[in-house]
Amino acid sequence: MRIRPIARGDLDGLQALAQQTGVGFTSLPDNRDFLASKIELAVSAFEERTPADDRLYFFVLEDDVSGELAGCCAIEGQVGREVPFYNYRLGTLAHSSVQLDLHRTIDTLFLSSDHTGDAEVCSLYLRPEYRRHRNGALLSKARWLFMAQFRDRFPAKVLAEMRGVFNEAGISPFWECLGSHFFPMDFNEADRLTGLGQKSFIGELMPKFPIYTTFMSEEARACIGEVHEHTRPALEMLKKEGLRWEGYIDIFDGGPTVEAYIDDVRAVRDSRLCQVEVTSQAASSERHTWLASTTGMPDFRAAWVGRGPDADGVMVLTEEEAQRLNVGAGDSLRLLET
Ligand SMILES: NC(=[NH2+])NCCC[C@H](N)C(=O)O
Repeated sequence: MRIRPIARGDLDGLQALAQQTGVGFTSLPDNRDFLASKIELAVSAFEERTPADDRLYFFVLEDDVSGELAGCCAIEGQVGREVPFYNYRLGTLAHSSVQLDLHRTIDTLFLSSDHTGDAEVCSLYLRPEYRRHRNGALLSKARWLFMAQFRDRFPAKVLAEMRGVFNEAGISPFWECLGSHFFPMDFNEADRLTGLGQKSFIGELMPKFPIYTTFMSEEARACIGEVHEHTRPALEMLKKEGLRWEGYIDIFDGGPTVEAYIDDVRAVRDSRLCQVEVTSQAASSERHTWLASTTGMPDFRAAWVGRGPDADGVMVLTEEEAQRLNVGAGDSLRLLET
């Protein structure tokens, strides 16, 4: 399996992924024209033809033997430049009366666009039949190697929005309690519109004043900063890289937004460049602990490799691995032990 930039020929494969993702997966609506324009945007970003505020680096995970697409992931260069990017910030208001000797704090939600200009890791999806052999980790971590390699293309901070809690009926209690009072549509429709980039309605219809969470239902309050159970492994992986929840949540489902300074992300800090050598017999470990990525942008590749660099700091690859990564002897690779 390997990661590569999405290409024009991937439209059918991408649409097949979009049809599988299901509810609450905002950024991949099953809309062929939209997906085609997403691919165009990504192709131009990888060819470095796009201004900094509109770069979408969209990757696919492919089976390098069958060519089948197993999943995707993306990095948004800067959010909120064209249309505002909204979150709620969970704040605390102290209510206190000296006369009555009463002191209490109340949680509040403030509409914010504090993340304007930050990068976002997003759109991670892996087809169920490929959820093995650390393919999910490959999708998630390859993005850090890309950011480390092209660090100057990215701002100081990165965030990730995690899918929030939905009950057995597929309903978001947070949405029912809050968003549904302001938007004359159901969650899926609102989510679909934002996924298509049609989000000016958020600014127009969203409540402008702080919200006291004491007025919300118990069930809705319990969703604040909590993830969908299927999203927990993805969240754990981001936390291990150093991303933290700083109190920002999704305005629709209450799911957490986690964030970090890019230079502090463990994989960005720890990855190293090595020279490549190719041999027909290299000892491989079946455990996927070393991740390798190439150093070019339009032809970027990332994959697990069977070992780390040798004592001289040289990365010895098997012919199969070299082919997968499209590198040869003397090329450089960025390596990360995970
Ligand atoms: N789950 C959602 N669709 N939430 C609405 C989009 C929120 C996102 N932060 C934005 O402003 O683009």
